[in-house]
Amino acid sequence: MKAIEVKHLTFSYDGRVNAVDDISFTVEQGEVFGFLGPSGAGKSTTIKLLTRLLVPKANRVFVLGQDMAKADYRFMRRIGIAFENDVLYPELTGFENLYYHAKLYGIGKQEIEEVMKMLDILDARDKPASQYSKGMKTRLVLARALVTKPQILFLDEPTSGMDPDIASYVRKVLKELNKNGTTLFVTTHDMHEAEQLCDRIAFFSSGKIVAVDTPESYKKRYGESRILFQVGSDSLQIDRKDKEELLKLIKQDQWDSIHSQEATLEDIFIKVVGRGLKEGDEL
Ligand SMILES: Nc1ncnc2c1ncn2[C@@H]1O[C@H](COP(=O)(O)OP(=O)(O)OP(=O)(O)O)[C@@H](O)[C@H]1O
Repeated sequence: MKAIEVKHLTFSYDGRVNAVDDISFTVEQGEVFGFLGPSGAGKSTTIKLLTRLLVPKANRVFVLGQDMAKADYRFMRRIGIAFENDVLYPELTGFENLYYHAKLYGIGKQEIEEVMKMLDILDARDKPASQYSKGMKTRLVLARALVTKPQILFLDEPTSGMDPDIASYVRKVLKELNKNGTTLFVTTHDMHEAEQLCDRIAFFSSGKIVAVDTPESYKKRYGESRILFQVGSDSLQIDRKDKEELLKLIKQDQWDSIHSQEATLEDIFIKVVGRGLKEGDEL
């Protein structure tokens, strides 16, 4: 059974422009599958469609074999959803925010505390959510998604707004969960996040999947490595394959240092998709 199966999924908010435009893909159980794309590409809309927060016109989404159009609350326990700008009750403490969700599923205090500990927010257990920093709020939303011990986690920009140390801690937690069998579906506009977390990455732009592959395979297929010669404050980049030019420059012996430069996932995204990952990054 596939973890996720999507067939020709399309969605429009206004009936004119498709925010998600005829996408099809499958995610295997135990996989970390990422959607990498710029702001406005339709990543959040896709997650909402996968988790039935938005309902597509036709039944095109299957999660763990379940037709999502017919999923009831018992099934929803098997999936966890964490959105970037998810709603928390600001007046309630972190613990209470989790408690009201967990209670729906008969989950007790101990399990809530375990998940708060795992995400390093147990010390803030009794603070109102309004007093949490942005990174702590994101972890609280993640804790709420995890409290039912879901088989699949849907994560929209999971480390957005976190400082780098906390982001790397959260990625470690997510990897650990995945090692123990949880399938992850992640959206991000951060190529490092995609590369560090994902087994396969879909390049996503203007509502469409442009390519799907593993990070290694993208690099093998599209990455050109270059050699950088530094001469004082100037630098010169040469294609690694241009052996003749490389040898000539080395022999001229006028360089201060030589570095090899691998193509980044963002370089490859630009090459394949025709635009970058940041706003206004059109080619
Ligand atoms: N509730 C809504 N009503 C109308 N249009 C919307 C709504 N939500 C999103 N859109 C539009 O749908 C498109 C896709 O938006 P979406 O939020 O899915 O993109 P995204 O890739 O998640 O971007 P971001 O990373 O900025 O959240 C955008 O053009 C957006 O303006």
